[in-house]
Amino acid sequence: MSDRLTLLRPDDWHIHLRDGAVLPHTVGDVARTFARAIVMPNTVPPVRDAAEAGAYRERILAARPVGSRFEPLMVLYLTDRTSADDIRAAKASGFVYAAKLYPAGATTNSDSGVTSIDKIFPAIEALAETGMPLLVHGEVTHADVDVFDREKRFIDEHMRRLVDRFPTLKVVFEHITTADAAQFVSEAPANVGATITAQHLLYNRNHMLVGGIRPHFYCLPILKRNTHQVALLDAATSGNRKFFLGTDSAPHAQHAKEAACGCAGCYTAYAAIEMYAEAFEQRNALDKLEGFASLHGPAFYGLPANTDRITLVREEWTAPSSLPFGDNLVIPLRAGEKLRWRLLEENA
Ligand SMILES: NC(=O)N[C@@H](CC(=O)O)C(=O)O
Ligand SMILES: [Zn+2]
Ligand SMILES: [Zn+2]
Repeated sequence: MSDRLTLLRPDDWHIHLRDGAVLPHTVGDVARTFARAIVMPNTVPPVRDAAEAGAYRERILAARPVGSRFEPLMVLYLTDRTSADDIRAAKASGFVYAAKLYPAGATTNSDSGVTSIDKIFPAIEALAETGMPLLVHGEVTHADVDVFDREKRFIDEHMRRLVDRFPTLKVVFEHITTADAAQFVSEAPANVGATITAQHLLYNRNHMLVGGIRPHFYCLPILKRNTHQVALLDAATSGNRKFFLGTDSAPHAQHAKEAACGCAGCYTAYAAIEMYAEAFEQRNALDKLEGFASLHGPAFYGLPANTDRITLVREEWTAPSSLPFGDNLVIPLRAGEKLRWRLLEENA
């Protein structure tokens, strides 16, 4: 097997860059590898309309490393008050590419998310009309539903109904974590896709909980049991165009993760493609990585694939034990551990 892997430059279809003083760090990390990224809008305050998306986009562009052509693809945060006109104005802006449905209370900064999907049917209708995808954090939030069952319950209670009700709507089931979600997406029409993170391909809940509780493995939807990890690996390496790369790289300051009530989110942007390569290699499926990382996402969004390339070499290196994050530090996933693949910094 070759020790070199050249791919069309990938894009990240789900990332959290946050805002303010951390932007040079988060943007620098993503721009090293990825040409474009779908930028999640769950900032504080959230990105609710085209004007807010435009201002956030300018802050991201200003934080790019010198010479970088990284392109942030902006997303609207849906609230109970988002109107069809808000969606049309976002589309007309030219820089908003999708809208995100956070069930209120489901995850980090989702307090002003949607309390009932039926309330935003006009906005969803406008998404279908404009061809912009609806991105979904697919977990129910009822206190009585076990945290490990929340994704499956969302499929049964909402996802099926949503896909049936809006047959032309593009829907991305974000960061899927279960065999149930992989199967649902596989069987759904072609306008339904899914992103898969590196951590859900590489790990299961044992990695988070055996031998001690490891807060840097904690993200939402939470890591599931090994059988689900296997199903996600099957989906990602299947060559099926519905599945594509979305890191869900979601940094939180060290003190916010290593706490009595730690935040959800894994920071992977600094070495994401390297981690995906490791997962695909374990499956002898490196030949499927380019489709997953560089082709299926643009095709789903109706955008051209990138034309330049990146090269990975199989060469062990040690991940940093921490990274700068504004005035704080972020502890990345794999901190201090060996990674098997390294990105060649100059283009192939
Ligand atoms: N995935 C996470 O665990 N956290 C994300 C939110 C999200 O994507 O649900 C974050 O913004 O921190
Ligand atoms: Zn989410
Ligand atoms: Zn996310």
